[in-house]
Amino acid sequence: MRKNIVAGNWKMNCDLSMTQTLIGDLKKELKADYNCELMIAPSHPCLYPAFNNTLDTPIEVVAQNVCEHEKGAYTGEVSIDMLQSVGVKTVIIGHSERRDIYAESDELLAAKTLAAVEKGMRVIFCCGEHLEQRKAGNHVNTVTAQIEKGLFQLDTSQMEQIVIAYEPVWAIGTGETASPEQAQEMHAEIRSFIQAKYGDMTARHTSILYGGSVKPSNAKEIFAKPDVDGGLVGGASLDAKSFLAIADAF
Ligand SMILES: O=C(CO)COP(=O)(O)O
Repeated sequence: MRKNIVAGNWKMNCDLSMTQTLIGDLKKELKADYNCELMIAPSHPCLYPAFNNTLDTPIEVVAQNVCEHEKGAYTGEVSIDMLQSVGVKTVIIGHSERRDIYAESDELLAAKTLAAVEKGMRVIFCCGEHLEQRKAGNHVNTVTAQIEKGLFQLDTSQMEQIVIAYEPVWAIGTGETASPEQAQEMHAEIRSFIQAKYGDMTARHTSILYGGSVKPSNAKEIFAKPDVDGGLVGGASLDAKSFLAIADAF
């Protein structure tokens, strides 16, 4: 069956010393067992030290972004091979901050996803609607279109490398969380959309995470919904105790 995952997206918040301190705090607080996979996504310069510092833990270090090209004259970019060379096996693609602030298009995200999957990476593919789209009743169409454009080039076996993160943009960093019912509604829509394209087995095996102001106080209720398989956590992942309290919600 599909995996439960709690992933911390640290965004652009931690330099090397903060990265090592936060990992140290996580190690102090870690229990022997969690009913979910644990991931953290530090910034690119900190991936390798973070990877080394978590080797003795169940925490997986994942990247926040990657280039769609293999190598060459792409100043400032980081390739899939480079991520893999420092131990990274999973990458977040299509976060709304990449879509909105850096104008990453559906086509670009599809290219990144395909390139990463072809190199054997696991991808946490993000999708989510803006408030106006929800108010206009277009939230489901918006999200399924993002999934269709970003993922539906993949074949069934490649889909095994995909985790989906539904992050309504209006709930990111705002303190406003989608209600457990709103999250469940969208996750069920996403799963049935995948089912229509790839069949029952793939739909049942795809983990769908919720992101947007997940906190220790709301995680249990959200994760209790049948189609919510974990969380992609921003702000609350920057504190070891609150991140692990969220993981404990499973
Ligand atoms: O964007 C997010 C995770 O990728 C969510 O961020 P917050 O948890 O800070 O709302």
